[in-house]
Amino acid sequence: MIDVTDLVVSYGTATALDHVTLSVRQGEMVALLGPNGAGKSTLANTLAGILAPVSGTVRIGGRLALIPEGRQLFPDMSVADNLALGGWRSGQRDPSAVYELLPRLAELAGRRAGVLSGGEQQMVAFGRAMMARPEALVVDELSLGLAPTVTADLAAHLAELNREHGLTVLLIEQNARLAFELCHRAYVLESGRLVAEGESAELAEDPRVASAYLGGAIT
Ligand SMILES: Nc1ncnc2c1ncn2[C@@H]1O[C@H](COP(=O)(O)OP(=O)(O)OP(=O)(O)O)[C@@H](O)[C@H]1O
Repeated sequence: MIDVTDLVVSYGTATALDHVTLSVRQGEMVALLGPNGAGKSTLANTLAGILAPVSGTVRIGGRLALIPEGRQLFPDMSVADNLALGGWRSGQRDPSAVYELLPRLAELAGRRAGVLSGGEQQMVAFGRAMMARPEALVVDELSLGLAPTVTADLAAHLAELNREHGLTVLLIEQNARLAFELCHRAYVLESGRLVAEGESAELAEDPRVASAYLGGAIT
């Protein structure tokens, strides 16, 4: 569903992604880990077509939606209007499927997005992405700034969409524990290069990954 080959993306003369190759098969949920500045958002934005590659190829096999880092809602618009923007390209105007998935959004529909809590805003960003009826979803830092219980709730929704509806997910995370719990497979990006990839269970036992992302070995 997502196929990235030898991808190079730069900001002016600064290379943010340096020959990155990765793939996510249809129905898979795969994690991308990496520290600040590794190039994770650059990859997300390139997959979403916001940034153009210098070289390499990006192939997307279906409709792709992005939950961008920091949510990127329109704070002065209502929740309902933010959701409607998500359906703009697909022509989807009816939010009822999204309200069914995330019932709290129906209660918040008339509220201004800017006054919501971080968790509620992330839920709106989630719902807005789902308005595009995506076959693939790129989630740029689901857990950023959220309480663990809120993150767990959103993660459960994501896992359900993957399991029940076959939604393909690329989960970009700094929280490796969450990523390994949710995803069968993961990639590790550092300074624009992939430095590790494999099954989550194996990566969690890799001493370099464990010390950099898990604060020591998983027991
Ligand atoms: N608009 C921009 N102009 C110039 N350089 C940029 C721009 N956006 C990102 N960069 C640089 O590109 C590199 C990768 O940034 P990116 O935001 O993709 O990293 P990230 O892994 O998402 O980091 P974080 O976890 O902190 O969000 C960094 O060195 C960053 O400073």
